[in-house]
Amino acid sequence: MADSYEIRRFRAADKGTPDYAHGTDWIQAVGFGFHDTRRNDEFVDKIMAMYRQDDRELTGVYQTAHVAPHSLGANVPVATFGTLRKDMNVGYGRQLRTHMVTAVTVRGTHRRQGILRRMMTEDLAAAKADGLAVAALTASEGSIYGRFGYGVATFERSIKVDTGARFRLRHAATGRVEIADRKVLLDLAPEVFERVHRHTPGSIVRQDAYRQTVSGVCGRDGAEDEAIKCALHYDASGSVDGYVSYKFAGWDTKPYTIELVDLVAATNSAYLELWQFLGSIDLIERVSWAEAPADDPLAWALEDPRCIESSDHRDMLWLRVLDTGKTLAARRYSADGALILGISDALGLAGGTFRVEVSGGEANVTEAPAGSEADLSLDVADLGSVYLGAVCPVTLKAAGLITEHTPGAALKARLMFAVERPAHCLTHF
Ligand SMILES: CC(=O)SCCNC(=O)CCNC(=O)[C@H](O)C(C)(C)COP(=O)(O)OP(=O)(O)OC[C@H]1O[C@@H](n2cnc3c(N)ncnc32)[C@H](O)[C@@H]1OP(=O)(O)O
Repeated sequence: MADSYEIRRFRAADKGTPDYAHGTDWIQAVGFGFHDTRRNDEFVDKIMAMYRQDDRELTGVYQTAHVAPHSLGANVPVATFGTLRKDMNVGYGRQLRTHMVTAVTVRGTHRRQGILRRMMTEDLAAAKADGLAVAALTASEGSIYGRFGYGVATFERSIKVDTGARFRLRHAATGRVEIADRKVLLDLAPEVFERVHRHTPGSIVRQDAYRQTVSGVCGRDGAEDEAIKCALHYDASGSVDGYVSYKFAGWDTKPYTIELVDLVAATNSAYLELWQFLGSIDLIERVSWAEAPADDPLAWALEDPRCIESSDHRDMLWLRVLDTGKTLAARRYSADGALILGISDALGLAGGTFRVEVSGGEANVTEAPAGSEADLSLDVADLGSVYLGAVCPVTLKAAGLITEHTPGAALKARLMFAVERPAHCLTHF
């Protein structure tokens, strides 16, 4: 990256403080980078308040030398990079503090000069120095982040569900569903999500924006989103244990469709009963969901699984291991045994040879003595991929990414890294 740029880091700040103006310019630059309409002041205030809730760190890259006359001023960053830290469920309810990377943009007129590379490498090193074991992101394109050691760890897909006559679920309801005012989700959504988070490997605690969006309090343009509707699921004792936030796609969309904004259910019954409700809405023939789990009990509970038309099966959460020993030790494992993993890392953060010895599901992780032969050799990106049990080491071996030195070691790793239920991340950031 040329000397004509300077990197500045600051926190989302209160209105009236000097960093507030920096933050405002930064937010507008992010919007520009993602081709959004320019945000009005009121919306920027809301975004900043949410950023403060998350205690985000904002990184901006600024021009220090010549700024072309009439172009955006030196106060507007040419590149942005945001981070926040929340817990990730790494299986069996274990939590690992995770460095979440978001809002990565480089202005088109300054691209391909190494600005992203510098922001990313400095940020990952700083997160490691702070004691964080793992970083995560959700990617706009699949080809950007592997070079920095990120690997795909969970997946999602888009579904369209035919809720016409053939929609029938093999499930006897144990609770009930009621319509509610969308705004109740401002408080209820985080409570229900917390329960889901505790039992879902791959789940990351949500940023403040989620409750605002799913309740329609802050829509995509910053205004109240009056189109949002909400239904709650109550368990047999009358407690709310699930919700769905959704919109009607309008009378011009045929078949008549409901689009899910968010569906969060803390029990298996709540999940299926929310689907029973969605399948029962009069005049509606289709429910579409752009963020459905890849491994979905709905498909198995339906009498006719072909009610689901699935498309765009895609990467969701990407993990970047920063400290291999800490990351491996944070997990509980599904099978006992010992494995020696040889990890390579082009950025020099997490490489080495590690011995994982699991007994009763608990791991003892040590650096292997010099000269030890690894059972498996893999890149740090592939370690990120297999970590939550959603990517099979045997498949990565077949793809030529993992090298197996001890016959059967990839299958052994698959059994050891398996988690108690399908890994799924419900948090986009
Ligand atoms: C976590 C998130 O926020 S995801 C959102 C990512 N942001 C976007 O998609 C917004 C639009 N795109 C952009 O703003 C920019 O093009 C960025 C951020 C993707 C890349 O920024 P740049 O400063 O141009 O990247 P930089 O010059 O540092 O390139 C670093 C490396 O990535 C590669 N690269 C950069 N962008 C891409 C891309 N879109 N696809 C494939 N490779 C890419 C470069 O070739 C380079 O490779 P090398 O170091 O091996 O030679």
